[in-house]
Amino acid sequence: MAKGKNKTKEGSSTRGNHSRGSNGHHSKQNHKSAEFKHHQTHTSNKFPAKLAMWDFDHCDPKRCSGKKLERLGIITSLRVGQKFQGIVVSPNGKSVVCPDDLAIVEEFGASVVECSWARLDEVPFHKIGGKHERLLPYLVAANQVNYGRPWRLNCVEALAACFAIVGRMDWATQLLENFSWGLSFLKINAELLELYQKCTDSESVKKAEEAWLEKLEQETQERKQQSLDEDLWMMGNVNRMNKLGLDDSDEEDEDEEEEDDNVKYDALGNIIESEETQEHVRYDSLGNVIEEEDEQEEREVRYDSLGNVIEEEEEEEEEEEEEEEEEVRYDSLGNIIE
Ligand SMILES: C[S@@+](CC[C@H](N)C(=O)[O-])C[C@H]1O[C@@H](n2cnc3c(N)ncnc32)[C@H](O)[C@@H]1O
Repeated sequence: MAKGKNKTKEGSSTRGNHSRGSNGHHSKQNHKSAEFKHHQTHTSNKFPAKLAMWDFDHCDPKRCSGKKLERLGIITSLRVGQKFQGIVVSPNGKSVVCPDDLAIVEEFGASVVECSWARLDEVPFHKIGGKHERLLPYLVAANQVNYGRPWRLNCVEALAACFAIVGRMDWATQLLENFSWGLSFLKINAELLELYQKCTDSESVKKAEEAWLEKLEQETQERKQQSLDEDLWMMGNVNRMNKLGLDDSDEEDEDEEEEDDNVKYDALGNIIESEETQEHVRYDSLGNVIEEEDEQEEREVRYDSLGNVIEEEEEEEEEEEEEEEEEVRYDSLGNIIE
């Protein structure tokens, strides 16, 4: 697509009175009152960087951060078929946003795809995007819909993350200030963003992300081990109490233990309160839940009647011993045949 054509459409789509959403239909936003349009026209240059989005009208307009930016007049709507010259923060990206992207961001701005995470397969990615499509590295959402969930940022968080990583914290802050919860996104991801800002190209950001995830995994394992140790200690006590006939409320304890296992942590290792908490939840780079393979193994830990872990190896040895015993043979007088 010719550059000029892109430029004209990008420049006019939210400012004109007949703009359409990416799906080609008039969006609900375009039917707002004349007063709103007046407001939009006079605030469209308020943000120092160029912001754009393809809006597929999948989301509830009241909860949608892209639509809010549009209402504020600081983001431009693009149509399917239009490409964007700046950084396109998109699930279709192949490399991640990095500090080396600064020049592109400053000159051409950043864009996002306003759609539902659940309906990504309906987005015609081949008809949108641009030369500089990027994923975001591991960051945790602070918005009310996906709070605490890694990778699944909403549009304003994605744009702010892009600005923060390339070193434009001023733009990231300015953008997020439009949302009551906005600045908490920078707070909960502060340490990570600083790490990414120290990188150069996409690969170095990827390495920083991997190192962070390894650290996180290690901490999770340590917590698991610690809670296992505590559980064992508790079970020991329960058994002793049982012997003395003091307590037999095992069922209640089990329920409580199960609830404790559901704890999730944010990028800083803080406990996240969430309805969706699952045991040992892990995500791939698009925020999809990865099924645990080792769950089975964990469940196979067995305890003897005193609550001590039965080691698998010991069991095997015992089995071998049994086999040896079986192999002993006797003659007709009952003497062992050597
Ligand atoms: C799927 S939409 C959801 C928008 C949401 N309804 C809202 O209120 O903003 C979020 C968009 O932000 C960008 N985004 C968020 N997280 C991302 C990530 N980890 N990698 C790449 N792009 C991301 C993409 O453009 C994505 O399509």
